[in-house]
Amino acid sequence: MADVTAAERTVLRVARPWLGRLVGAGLLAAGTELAGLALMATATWLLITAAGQPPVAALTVAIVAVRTLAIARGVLRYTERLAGHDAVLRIITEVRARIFATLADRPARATDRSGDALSRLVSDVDAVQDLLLRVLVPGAAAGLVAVLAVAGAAAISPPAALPLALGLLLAGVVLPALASALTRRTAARVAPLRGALAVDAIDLTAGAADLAAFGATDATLAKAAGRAAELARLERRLGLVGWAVDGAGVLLAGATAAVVVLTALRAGTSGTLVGVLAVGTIAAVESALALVGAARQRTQLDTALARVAALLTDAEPAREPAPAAGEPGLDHVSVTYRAGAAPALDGVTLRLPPGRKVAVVGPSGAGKSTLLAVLAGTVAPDAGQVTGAGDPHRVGGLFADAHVFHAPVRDNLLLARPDATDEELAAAAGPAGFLDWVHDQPAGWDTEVGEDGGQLSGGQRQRLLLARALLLRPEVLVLDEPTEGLDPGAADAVLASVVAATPGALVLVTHRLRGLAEFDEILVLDAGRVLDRGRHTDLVARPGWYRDQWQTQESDERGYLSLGAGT
Ligand SMILES: Nc1ncnc2c1ncn2[C@@H]1O[C@H](COP(=O)(O)OP(=O)(O)OP(=O)(O)O)[C@@H](O)[C@H]1O
Repeated sequence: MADVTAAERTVLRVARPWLGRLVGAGLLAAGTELAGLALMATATWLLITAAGQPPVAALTVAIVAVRTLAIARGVLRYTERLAGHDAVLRIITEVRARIFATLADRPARATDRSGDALSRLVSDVDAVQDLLLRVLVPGAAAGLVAVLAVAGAAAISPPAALPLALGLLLAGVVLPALASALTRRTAARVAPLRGALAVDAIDLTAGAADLAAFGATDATLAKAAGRAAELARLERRLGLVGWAVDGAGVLLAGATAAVVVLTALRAGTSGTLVGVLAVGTIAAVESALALVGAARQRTQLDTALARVAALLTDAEPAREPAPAAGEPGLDHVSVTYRAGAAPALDGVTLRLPPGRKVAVVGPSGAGKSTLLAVLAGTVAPDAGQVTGAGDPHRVGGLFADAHVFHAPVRDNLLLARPDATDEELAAAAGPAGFLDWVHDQPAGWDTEVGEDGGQLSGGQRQRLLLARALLLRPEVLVLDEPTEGLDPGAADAVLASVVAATPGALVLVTHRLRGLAEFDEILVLDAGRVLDRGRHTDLVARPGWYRDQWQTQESDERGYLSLGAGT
């Protein structure tokens, strides 16, 4: 068969996760054909031998073989259909989802008339099913059966294998190529014509009243009828070529069998085995002729597949660049906490060059804390690469379960940088909004904070933890909800000063979407996947979780402020 086309390659790329199942179906199909071939050959041997009336015992093995092969053929055919359809239905589900995503996302184009789009979703996607089930699987099976049939013939009569190989070559390669050459041009016109006819049907029904009002009904109907007639003419032509090629196939099977029989007889092969060869040859050539059907089908699929592929190419998500060598970050990282559970992170890529400010947002349970844990090295990924993890001076900061020690403020802070001077402590506590409180305490830096900061208010405790994270000054500062527990005004001020005081990269996990306008990138996570990513202005401009959440938070905040103003 001809080379794989670009459209077929695109479809096969989508099908890749299920290729194992397809190969299984191909092997089962080959098994079915072989069982059929062996059944014919054994039954022939049995009939010819039985005609000589030998003792029944001499036939027992063949009788059992015939029964077994007959049953095996049915079972194999059934499992092949099951396996093939199982794989293909999974693949076309993915194809449909991707096409739907493309059609739903992109601005409507003039060519995206709804009838045409519908036709694509239905009949063009069926082309993917046909490519896999009627071309790929039987094609591969027929190739395998042909090779084994020639080997079998060679075992019975070596000289007879040559004409059989030649017949199979004609049936499986030459005839299919001829069939597709004869039908390609006609087939290419069929799919667009069907699309146009679907659009006509929509226009004629949805626009019936307007067509009548402008007196255009007859002309539009005539145009549609013209297209329908043209479609019928093309399909008739395809049918005629099909019948001619099928006839040639039958002739070829007979001719090959005749040459094989003559060759075997001339080589002195026994009469019984010559009979086996004759019937086996016909069965093998017929099985190779499946490739004619496959090739014809393939040419009919060309146009439809190209249209599907165009939408699939659109749908392929832009590949996020992986972090540069040595640069901290994630490269297609996935994490699953428990076997069988949905992944908490699913193929997340994140680059963190110096100075980059990234926010991670998303609904509860989306995987935000897991992302930070992987970056910090406390959770190992199941797949993908993490750089910089495990060294708090490369990636460190404030994590969800941070602890405050029963010790003075100073000791709690020095945990991050044991040799820090009081000036450095102040430089970290300032942006965290903690410095004023320290200065107000009689014991200053030596103020005791109690067990897990029990003598601090929730807000002060949070500011202490944030100051400790800032003192660390890692290459990538990670902050999990650093302003949790602060009132909205304080939260905004603290976030702004923290961002200003962070020269390196920053990864901020937050529920609050205010103050992210300056961030280089915002990752919207949901169920472990990056749902969307971009700057604040991009994300609020397009429909989605981020915009909805932003609008809700803004109106809540306005309510909060007006309540405050009223009191
Ligand atoms: N240690 C763990 N063991 C098992 N499952 C976990 C663990 N940590 C998190 N998960 C699960 O992983 C998923 C992601 O959780 P994660 O805490 O990363 O989400 P999140 O976006 O930070 O949520 P939130 O905003 O509520 O803090 C959730 O389904 C959660 O139940």
